[in-house]
Amino acid sequence: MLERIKESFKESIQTKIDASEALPEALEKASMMMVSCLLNGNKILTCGNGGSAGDAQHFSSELLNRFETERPSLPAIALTTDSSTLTSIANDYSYDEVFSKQVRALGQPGDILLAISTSGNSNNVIKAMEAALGRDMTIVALTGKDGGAMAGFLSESDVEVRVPSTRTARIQEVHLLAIHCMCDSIDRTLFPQDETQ
Ligand SMILES: O=C(CO)[C@@H](O)[C@H](O)[C@H](O)[C@H](O)COP(=O)(O)O
Ligand SMILES: [Zn+2]
Repeated sequence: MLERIKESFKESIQTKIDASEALPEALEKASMMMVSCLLNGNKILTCGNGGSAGDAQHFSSELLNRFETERPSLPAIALTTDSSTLTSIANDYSYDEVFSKQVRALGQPGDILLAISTSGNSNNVIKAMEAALGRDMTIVALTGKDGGAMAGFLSESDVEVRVPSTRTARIQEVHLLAIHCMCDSIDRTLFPQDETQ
């Protein structure tokens, strides 16, 4: 098992090396979209399933609380946390609707949906994207593999950050780094500090 553990570390490192070539431009575009959104008084809604639900909550908490520097709270809402809302929508309608119904209630024109899915094929995330487009929102998609069906819902005004891997765990490990890169870019742009920090 020791060799398998070492192999996981090597595979994760290589995936990050590959991603460091493929993703910076998309991450810069996503970050600047988020900066504009926040400067306009809009907010960021986030969603995903399983480990990606954790990532959705990780991102929203770092905006609402803070990332690494002292700065005002920033508006973000994870659509993955309200168990009463999630269970009632799943029970009364369908699990496919658990995020989209919330987007239709909370989303405003100019808001951003951060849609997270390693396969790009989770139906409830896809339906959330459809609902976001219907609310005149823009989309930042964190995906992997071949981007799945999500890739087909994105226009020029949206951005997809697609991790170059087919393994869910490795994709998620890069999604977390992507989230931290976006938080850093947002903070450095909205609240410039001297570069020594
Ligand atoms: O975290 C893991 C695997 O590492 C799982 O919980 C994973 O998030 C779940 O299988 C999700 O349902 C996968 O959904 P998605 O990433 O394909 O949208
Ligand atoms: Zn996981």
